[in-house]
Amino acid sequence: MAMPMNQVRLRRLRMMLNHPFTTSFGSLQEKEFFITEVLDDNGGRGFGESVAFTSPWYSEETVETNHHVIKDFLIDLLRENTINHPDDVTDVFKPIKGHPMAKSALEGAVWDLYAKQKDIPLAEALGGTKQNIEVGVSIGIKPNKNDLLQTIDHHIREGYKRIKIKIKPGWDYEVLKDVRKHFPDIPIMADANSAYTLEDIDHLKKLDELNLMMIEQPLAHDDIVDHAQLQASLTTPICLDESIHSLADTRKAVELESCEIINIKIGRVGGLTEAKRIHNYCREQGIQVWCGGMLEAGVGRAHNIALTTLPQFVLPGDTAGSSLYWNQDIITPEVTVSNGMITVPDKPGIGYFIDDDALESFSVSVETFYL
Ligand SMILES: O=C(O)CCC(=O)C1=CC=C[C@@H](O)[C@@H]1C(=O)O
Ligand SMILES: [Mg+2]
Repeated sequence: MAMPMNQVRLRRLRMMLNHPFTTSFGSLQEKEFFITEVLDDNGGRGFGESVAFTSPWYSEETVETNHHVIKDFLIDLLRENTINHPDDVTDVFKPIKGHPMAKSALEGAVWDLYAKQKDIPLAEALGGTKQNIEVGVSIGIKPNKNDLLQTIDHHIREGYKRIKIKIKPGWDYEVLKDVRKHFPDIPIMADANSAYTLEDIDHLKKLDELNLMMIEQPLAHDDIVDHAQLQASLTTPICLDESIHSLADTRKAVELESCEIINIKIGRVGGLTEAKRIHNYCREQGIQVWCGGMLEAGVGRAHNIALTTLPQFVLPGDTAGSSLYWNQDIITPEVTVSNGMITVPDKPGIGYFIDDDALESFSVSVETFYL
């Protein structure tokens, strides 16, 4: 039976981060994104969140391309096709090449609406089983080592299950060595956001002495082949982030042995359905996965939590508490982390209420489209 849906609302939000977040490609202090809303005749509202940034420094997509693709193509496809189940959305969007973050923003809202129409949590609709999920924290590049050490200490005391440290040439081995000296036993990983090439192989090999859980995306954002060569030279597991946009990419990376671990980001892979497929394939292949983050507000955070309830998410993800990034979130209650764990909400859909006043106060524009 076709899922009842009659309207899409596209709301552009602007929110200030608590503190600047710095990676090998730059610094971010303000986030602009879309909250998508798919509505039905019975007052049902499903919510999704777009994760592209204003500049194409993480991937090709931006807030503007998300807007263009959602408004000019994806909503039409939703209108012209019958959706019986949220899994159908991925196929319906197939004629549009690329733009996974735009697709995911709308697909996520359909999933939330579906779960609410069925009166079940989104986690359950996805086939998730966990009632609590383990999470870590991602620390941006800091102005100095002392700052980094203090930040790590703070998050360890808060109970986060692992610490991810952003690295780049000049802020890598020496810094991580110092961190390891101060924290001999904590789970640490490094994320390079594509800052290296195969010419750095000898330098990267030095990281093997530091007992890191993994190195995330050391080489180019669109590479799978060179990572295989690097992985063969390292004992530290490589985790791919930027390079993985689909199940097909995942299969190639696993077959080439380009990595031992996959970071699944819902937006980067085009939505929850593709994320689930990647998860299932990795489960069959014995590849560990974890759920990455894109500095999401509450709706995106809630989607990440639901996905992480699937069984192969065996490593702590990047879904920190709302307060790490936001003074005020757009959901109630906000996401909280206790001893490195998030309790999965048991209410229907994403399981958190939307704070409509907060949504309104951060809104830059709202557009309505009829299906
Ligand atoms: O949302 C989070 O807490 C994770 C933050 C994070 O590490 C990242 C966010 C956005 C882009 C990247 O720099 C990055 C990542 O590569 O995982
Ligand atoms: Mg990353």
